Amino acid sequence: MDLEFLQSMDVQILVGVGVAVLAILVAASYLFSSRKPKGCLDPENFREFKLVKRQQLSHNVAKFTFELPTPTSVLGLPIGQHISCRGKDSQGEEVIKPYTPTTLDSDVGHFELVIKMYPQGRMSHHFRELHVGDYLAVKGPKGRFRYQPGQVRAFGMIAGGSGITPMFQVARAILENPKDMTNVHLIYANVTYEDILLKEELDSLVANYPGRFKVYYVLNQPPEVWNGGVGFVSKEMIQTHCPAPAPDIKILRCGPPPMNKAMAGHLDALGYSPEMQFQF
Ligand SMILES: Cc1cc2nc3c(=O)[nH]c(=O)nc-3n(C[C@H](O)[C@H](O)[C@H](O)COP(=O)(O)OP(=O)(O)OC[C@H]3O[C@@H](n4cnc5c(N)ncnc54)[C@H](O)[C@@H]3O)c2cc1C
Repeated sequence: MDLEFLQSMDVQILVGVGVAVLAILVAASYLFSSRKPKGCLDPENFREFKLVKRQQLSHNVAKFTFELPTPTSVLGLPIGQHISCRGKDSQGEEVIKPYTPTTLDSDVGHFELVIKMYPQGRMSHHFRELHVGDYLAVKGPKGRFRYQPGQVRAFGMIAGGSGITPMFQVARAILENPKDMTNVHLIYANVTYEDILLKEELDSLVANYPGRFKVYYVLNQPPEVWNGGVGFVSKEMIQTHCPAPAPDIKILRCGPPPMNKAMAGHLDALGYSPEMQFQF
């Protein structure tokens, strides 16, 4: 073999190796960028998250912002699932309750909880006493609800008080996903106007997704000027504001136990089969 041939072989090998290395780098970077970031939750063990901001929204509601380990970390909570939070009641006894963050995994570096604190509530006491710099013990994900985009044609949602948080999470995930065309019809019940949680956020979803997201507010004690529903959520309200019974719809419920029971009765009476109903 002459020298010229050997030199041309070297160049060919070098080019080949270069192309192979480049291909590996491109594939690795594609895999890395398309891989979902690992979540920060552990289903078996409580993990501690630092409270970095506390914003009072009304006399008994506050928004708590917790830091994740890095600015790009995600909580890793599937849509429709919740977390268990552990705290101490006013007697120092351990208490564990479910909560649904109002943030999604598209909100990186932190997660938020909107908490309604009841005067006699055991976990409410823990949140009332939680200050910036303190840590909250959290375990999860938890829950039976699994959501796949486009799984149903439409969701009806019936929420009471703090039961709005799982609905808000699911509605946001649907509406912010350009590939998901599911319609969402929410009935949201409270005692007074001031009790309505996340009102600004809900109204801006209605404005941003006209025709896709509808909210009907119901109040027990409405203000003088009020164009929503009055009293408890009735069968007629459900008929008017939720999708009619069909195999490709689902009605989600989350509220205080007496409300959940009453709503299950209304839905059964209106012909919604058990498969068309879900209670968080
Ligand atoms: C899936 C899921 C997600 C949830 N997400 C959130 C959330 O994001 N934010 C949030 O604030 N809550 C949420 N909740 C409710 C939460 O789990 C607790 O039930 C709530 O914080 C009250 O707990 P507590 O220990 O303070 O009250 P408890 O000690 O259980 O109750 C004491 C008293 O408080 C009053 N009370 C308690 N709960 C209610 C209620 N729902 N309506 C009216 N009065 C009540 C009653 O008078 C009761 O006797 C969620 C519940 C579920 C099932």
